[in-house]
Amino acid sequence: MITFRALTKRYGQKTVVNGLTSVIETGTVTGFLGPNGAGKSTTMRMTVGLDRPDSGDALIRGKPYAELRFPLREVGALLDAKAVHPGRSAGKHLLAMARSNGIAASRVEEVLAAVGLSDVAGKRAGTFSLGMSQRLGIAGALLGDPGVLMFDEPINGLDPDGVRWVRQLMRSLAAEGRTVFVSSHLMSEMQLTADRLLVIGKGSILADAAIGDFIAGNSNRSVAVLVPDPAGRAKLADWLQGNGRSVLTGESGELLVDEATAAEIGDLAYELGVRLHGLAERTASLEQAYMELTAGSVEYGVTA
Ligand SMILES: Nc1ncnc2c1ncn2[C@@H]1O[C@H](COP(=O)(O)OP(=O)(O)OP(=O)(O)O)[C@@H](O)[C@H]1O
Repeated sequence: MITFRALTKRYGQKTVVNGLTSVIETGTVTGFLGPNGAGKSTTMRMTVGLDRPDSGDALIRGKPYAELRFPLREVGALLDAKAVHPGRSAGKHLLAMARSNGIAASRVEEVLAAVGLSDVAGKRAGTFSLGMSQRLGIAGALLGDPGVLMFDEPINGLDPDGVRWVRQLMRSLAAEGRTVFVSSHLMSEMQLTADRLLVIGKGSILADAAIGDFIAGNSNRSVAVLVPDPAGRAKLADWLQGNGRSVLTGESGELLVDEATAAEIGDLAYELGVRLHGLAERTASLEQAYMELTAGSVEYGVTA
């Protein structure tokens, strides 16, 4: 479990993390989302003692990071995949980490195998591609077999196979009862991986919810209705609009009815004698819901 209690960080005049309070639960994957510069990395860095909060705190299983005797055995983190001495081999890098945390040297081989880097254990980390560096970073996070894991953008630079591997890894770590806290900008991937979401914008919490609730709460339910004959289409649209409903025409000529269900529109069409060729509820994607929620919190967006 990770607990944030009014966690706050300022750089000069700017408050980059603003009174963050949340509990990141065990046995779940919690996606940490927010536009560029929202404060995600700063929050993660404070959690593992790399930045100091101005006020408030971040606790790992109830303790500040500084009080953990063998931190890597409590919390594993991948924050910056390139933050490895470039001249050191992957194996030596992990061995040094293991030694400083009272972790058996045999664990190095285990984690290298787990991330698929056994064959390049002797190669200098500086020669690694971004994807290989991410794998090495993940190996480092897993080294101490910790109950809490944090990953900042772990799928950056990974090939599709690697992306799927990370997804399965996160899910299995959570299934083992661990706390998995992961930031990403890839909404489609988060939709497949996360159970819960913590969304921040300009340092403040915008949402802290189960993913299903988040999508339902931040998007419109709509129904796409395909009516083959124009008169029928007009009849249905007129009736709906006359009853205060919002109806748009989609790209393929279908009617899009906001805040409706397929059953309701199907029954209505039957009553009006309108023939249908298609009736489908549009399930909103995480991306749509996220865009709706964060529209006002994008700091570095481009306006067309
Ligand atoms: N060492 C620092 N000195 C001054 N400002 C900083 C420092 N580190 C971060 N910031 C600022 O804090 C804000 C939050 O940055 P942070 O990297 O935490 O955001 P993020 O949500 O991780 O963004 P991204 O999605 O782009 O990685 C940004 O405005 C950034 O410029």
